[in-house]
Amino acid sequence: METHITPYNYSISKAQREKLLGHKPLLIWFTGLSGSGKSTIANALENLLHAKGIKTYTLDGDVIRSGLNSDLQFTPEHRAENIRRIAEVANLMLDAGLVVLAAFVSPYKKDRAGVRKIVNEANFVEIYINTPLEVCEQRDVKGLYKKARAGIIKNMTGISAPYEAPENPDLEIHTANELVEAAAKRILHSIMPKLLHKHE
Ligand SMILES: Nc1ncnc2c1ncn2[C@@H]1O[C@H](COP(=O)(O)OS(=O)(=O)O)[C@@H](OP(=O)(O)O)[C@H]1O
Ligand SMILES: Nc1ncnc2c1ncn2[C@@H]1O[C@H](COP(=O)(O)OP(=O)(O)O)[C@@H](O)[C@H]1O
Repeated sequence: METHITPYNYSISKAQREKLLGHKPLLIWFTGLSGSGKSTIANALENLLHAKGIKTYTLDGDVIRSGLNSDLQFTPEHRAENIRRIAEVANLMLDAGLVVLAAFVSPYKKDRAGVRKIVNEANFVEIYINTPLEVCEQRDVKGLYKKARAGIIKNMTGISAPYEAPENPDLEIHTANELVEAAAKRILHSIMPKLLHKHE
């Protein structure tokens, strides 16, 4: 379909924005079950990055779902649209030069592959927060698992909807044996080279 859309050619380039900020942009994508530790670890990592003067922004499931994506539920189709919109928002933030942390259950491989495609492989790091369902359920931070077991919540990931684990994540965190701060430091260590310009 012909769209009649012709973007205006703005003169400040992505490279100029990067130079001004002093580091490269990156999307750090956290995937895992509800209660696995995505937000907790993303928060700890953002603190470490912030302390290094790196410009960050965190996109989090519950916030996005109560605003931008408040029209979406948890069916496979709606989750796909949720992740697609988030990837587009993240892509704009990358263009602005930020280091974006994204904490979403994102249970479907094809949706995560879609993110990688939208933002470009080179800007993307996938972190699998691998916490067994039993541990997440025991934590039950928001009481969702109890409601899912009682049938009050439908399509609950891990209970009545699938979670497709990444086969080849850039990093995997086992929160049952790794403390929050240690996990955040390990992620920081692995992403730092990606944030530096070649001459640094
Ligand atoms: N059915 C069902 N399944 C999974 N999660 C549920 C569900 N219903 C509500 N919630 C709450 O919504 C948060 C997950 O939203 P996401 O946008 O990350 O989900 S998804 O990526 O589209 O699958 C998730 O947040 P986190 O606990 O931070 O993961 C839950 O608080
Ligand atoms: N090593 C760990 N890493 C991350 N979270 C942990 C860890 N150990 C215990 N927790 C606890 O697990 C819960 C994870 O909740 P949260 O970060 O909201 O998960 P998610 O964002 O994946 O839903 C928090 O209460 C956190 O304190």
